[in-house]
Amino acid sequence: MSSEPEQGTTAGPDATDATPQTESYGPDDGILVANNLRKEFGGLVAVEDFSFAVEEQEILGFIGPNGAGKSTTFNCVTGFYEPTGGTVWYQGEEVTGKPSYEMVNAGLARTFQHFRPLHDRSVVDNVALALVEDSLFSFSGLRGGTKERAAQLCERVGLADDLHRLPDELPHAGLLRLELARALATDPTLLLVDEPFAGLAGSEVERISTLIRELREEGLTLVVVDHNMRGLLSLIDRAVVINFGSKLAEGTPEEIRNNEEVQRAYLGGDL
Ligand SMILES: Nc1ncnc2c1ncn2[C@@H]1O[C@H](COP(=O)(O)OP(=O)(O)OP(=O)(O)O)[C@@H](O)[C@H]1O
Repeated sequence: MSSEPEQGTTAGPDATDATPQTESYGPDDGILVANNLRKEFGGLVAVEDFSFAVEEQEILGFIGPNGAGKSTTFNCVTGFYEPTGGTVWYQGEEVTGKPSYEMVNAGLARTFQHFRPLHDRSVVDNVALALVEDSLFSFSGLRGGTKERAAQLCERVGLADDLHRLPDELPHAGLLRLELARALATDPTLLLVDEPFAGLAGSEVERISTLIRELREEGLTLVVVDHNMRGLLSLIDRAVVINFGSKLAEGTPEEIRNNEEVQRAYLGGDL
């Protein structure tokens, strides 16, 4: 918590009450902090007065039903959208509205729900191109060291046997692993993972969860976004639940599971 809260009652990131009051966060409350975030699209308020903090080396679940505002929030903190209001801090520095390439350089990487590999390049080349600073000028001249590092990253995510396959030859879980390797190639401190479990079989959910846990053990902080709680609550340390663009609840998986407001928001859904 900041020593001088900006407004309202303070609950702060340490609060375990699963039904938060109005909160105010400051730059030192976590590795990534958003305070009173707001995003409007024309007349539509997609995110309103939304505050949260990500603690170093935790796996935070970012949960909410379809249309709740998860992607919009995600896009506001990774520099894809400029917030209409509020403040974002990363590693203590204010980064509100900074473009995505600056956020990547600062150590904040993300995966995309819809994979976007280069379809005519091999798995290892896709990762190598994410390693080099300006891929456009490096297409024809990948150097040995780059390839070697790319191969290591492929191995790290479980693609050691797929280095020379084309992305389209990979199963869905393989494409997710490739997406993770491309994000890791930017050497992040914090990785936001967008809907990793969508389209995965139960056994794959477990294997990807293991990989995410291992990445955390190696020092990474992770935020995992999903509307579906299947698999997620057993992976994460803590969750923030968003609904109608505002925070609905925050707490441990157990607190989230037992929270009546969350249950209502997911009525008929998959809690
Ligand atoms: N670029 C945009 N222009 C206009 N409205 C948008 C835009 N992006 C999102 N919205 C609206 O903002 C609200 C929040 O959408 P958002 O995509 O952030 O939700 P979400 O929680 O990520 O949903 P999902 O789980 O379906 O991906 C929705 O009402 C959506 O229609």
